[in-house]
Amino acid sequence: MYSSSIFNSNFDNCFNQEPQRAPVGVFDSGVGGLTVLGQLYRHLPNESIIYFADTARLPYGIRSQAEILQYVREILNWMQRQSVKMVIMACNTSSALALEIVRREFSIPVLGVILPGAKAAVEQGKRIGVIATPATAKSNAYRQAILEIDPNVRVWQVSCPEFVPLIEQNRINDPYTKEVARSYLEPLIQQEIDTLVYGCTHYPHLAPVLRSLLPSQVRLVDPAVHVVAACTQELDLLGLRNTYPPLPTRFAVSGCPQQFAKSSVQWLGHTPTVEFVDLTDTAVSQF
Ligand SMILES: N[C@H](CCC(=O)O)C(=O)O
Repeated sequence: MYSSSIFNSNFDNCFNQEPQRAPVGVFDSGVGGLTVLGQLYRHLPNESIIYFADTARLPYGIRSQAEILQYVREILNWMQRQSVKMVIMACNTSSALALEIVRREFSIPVLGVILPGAKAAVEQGKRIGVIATPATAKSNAYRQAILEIDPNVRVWQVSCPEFVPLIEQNRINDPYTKEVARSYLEPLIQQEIDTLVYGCTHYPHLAPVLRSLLPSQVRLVDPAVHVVAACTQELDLLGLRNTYPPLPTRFAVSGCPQQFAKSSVQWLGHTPTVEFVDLTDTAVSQF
């Protein structure tokens, strides 16, 4: 527990009179961040939320650091224009490759998923497996964060390039997805891991498949749960927790709004209204 925030809340926006009413911004490349959104609905039901999915440039996990950094800067600039009070990077790839850099560039508090996930993993186990996108695995961000907290644990990371496209295509129950999952988990099961971290926010959508392949004693760590706990703590420390009824969640994408509405309905339980946003422009249109 921190007793004071790592952020300062002195940024200007149109909610200056009542800054707690400003929305929380959440972003991902696609439907992965909906796992974080679900936790926000559960634990911070009064917060208004703007969810942005960079679907035009998905998947992030095969991109370079320079590309991710450019995308994240564009998203944060847009979020700032929407007057958000805090941003959750509901994306491990962005958190691994861009978080530290953009935190120095933007005055809005920005939270990433890796540190909360690493802390939770170390509390749970000693033999920790991490499944992640190629870019997150290559960055070693989880390994470093975990070993910094406890140098005595063992960490194995597996890059899972096929998962995000399969999830975005809604092929969760496809037998092919289970075979791919089996091949990714096999080396971790051989190492007798006791804990598995979802190192990509898309992967909790595969929970039933992964659970069916893992030995029952392996604990699953979902960083979405823990980043929302960190968000709650930061909002409280900054005096920014909303106590008024929230506005309906705004969904925005850089790709096709209809496509996102269709693929997110199963996770949201309703068909959302989705805006198209051109990040290189300030124009916003709604369908
Ligand atoms: N869900 C994101 C991005 C995945 C992707 O677009 O490759 C992550 O946690 O890394």
